[in-house]
Amino acid sequence: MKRALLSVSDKTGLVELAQSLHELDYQLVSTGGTLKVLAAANLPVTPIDEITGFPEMLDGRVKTLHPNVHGGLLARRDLPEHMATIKEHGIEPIDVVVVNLYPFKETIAKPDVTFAQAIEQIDIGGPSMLRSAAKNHAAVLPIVDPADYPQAIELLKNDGLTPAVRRQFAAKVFQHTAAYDSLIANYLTTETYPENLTLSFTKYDALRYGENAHQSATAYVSDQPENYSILAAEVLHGKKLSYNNLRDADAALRVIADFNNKPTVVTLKHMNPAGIGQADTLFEAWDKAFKADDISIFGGVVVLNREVDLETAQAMHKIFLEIIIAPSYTEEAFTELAKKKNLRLLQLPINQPIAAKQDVVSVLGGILVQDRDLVTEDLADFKVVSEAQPTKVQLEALVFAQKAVKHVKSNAIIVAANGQTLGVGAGQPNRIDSVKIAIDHAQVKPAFGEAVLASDAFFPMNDSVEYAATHGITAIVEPGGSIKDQDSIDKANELGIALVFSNNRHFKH
Ligand SMILES: NC(=O)c1ncn([C@@H]2O[C@H](COP(=O)(O)O)[C@@H](O)[C@H]2O)c1NC=O
Repeated sequence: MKRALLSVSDKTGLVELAQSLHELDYQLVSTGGTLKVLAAANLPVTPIDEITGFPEMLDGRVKTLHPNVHGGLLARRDLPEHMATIKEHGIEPIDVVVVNLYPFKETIAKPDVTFAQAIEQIDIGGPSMLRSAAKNHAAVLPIVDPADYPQAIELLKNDGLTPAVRRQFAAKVFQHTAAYDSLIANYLTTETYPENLTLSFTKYDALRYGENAHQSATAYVSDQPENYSILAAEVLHGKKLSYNNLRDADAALRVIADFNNKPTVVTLKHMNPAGIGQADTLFEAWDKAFKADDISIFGGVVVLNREVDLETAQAMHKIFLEIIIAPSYTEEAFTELAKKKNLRLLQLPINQPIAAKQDVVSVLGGILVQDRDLVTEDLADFKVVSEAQPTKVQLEALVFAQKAVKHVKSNAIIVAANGQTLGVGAGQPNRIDSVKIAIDHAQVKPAFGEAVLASDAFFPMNDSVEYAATHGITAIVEPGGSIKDQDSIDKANELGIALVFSNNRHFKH
């Protein structure tokens, strides 16, 4: 008689599966909790103790770890010596293994979990059986996911288990146990950069395509998920997010996280903020962000850190946007925005800190891992290095510009005034070009008279200070640290503008 061993933590679909196996003439063998469920459904089931000749022991730490189980799983059916050996020892082959594991991921996600509780949720017997069955997948079918039960039964019924199909089931087992072990390793380790970096992710969504239509792509969510993440946002309305949408929306979330002290709106295109507005009301903040660059925002992402009201929704409705992200929407605001079929409306609590974890980027043949840039400067970090002292208003604008410039691709320059970005110079290989672009865009804005400028990194020469001072900028903040800092300070003094050092560089590539 063929035998199926069932030992599952997640009992979803278990009875239906076992019923089908029973109808297909499999002898059912089970461990304690699984057996109880099957017996309650009046299915004939053999306790694992009868196979091993041992009781389940050590609080369930040892139940199935026995040669009578693993011999039955690992014996090669095509090798007469293997079959003779198991026969000699009274071991019966096992043909199907249905196992899912102790819920380690769910356990460590609980805020009050103790270390001891987590350790007890490390499954040993389950992965061992799965691995044995998957190694011997030529003869044994391992089933690890309740979602696969119907397909497995169909295949068993219709003789559909070709070598390729069996291999797929085996691959799934090793993906599953590898991810499971990776979580355990990450839970236990205190190292940020261990010798072997094992990260595990679960498919979030198959994307229509990648950055371009000829590139395929899929999004994965970390098995140690973060609350403040675009992948945690609720999609209330609109079509699926694309690869570029996800990246832009992620960038937008990172920007607004630095502006939570007041109602703020960030508009974003191609990973750079197009406009940032801060004010006493959300509508005013939107108005500032929109007017910061009312051209680039078309087809962009908007993130707001307060509930969206009708007035703001009506203003946003007038233009073509791809995505809006907000902590909530009033009913009227949602109705207004949802009139557009394709516009994505996402909901996510915005006033949350970014987790102090590492970001990963890929290079050909590897990845680079680094701490996130969670440093934001405030007035206390600033050192005035020029003779001219910035006014209180200028200092506030410098802090705002400094926070914004951190999120712009290097070489990055922001021109800003009164809680509004006026010009963004992004991603130029030459810093002075970014200065020129930012000022050029800013000059046409009404608030330009009070404009200040921030740079993500030091000025290697005094040309940027000279250009800024002679084109209407009233104060500058930059990290300092160049061997030619004094040239920039001298130029600021010569031209009578305030220069402040922030001491932190914010390259963003
Ligand atoms: N210790 C063992 O020999 C062992 N064998 C199977 N398990 C796990 O026990 C669970 C099922 O237990 P139960 O049938 O008692 O509800 C499954 O998640 C299975 O992976 C084991 N538990 C932990 O390692």
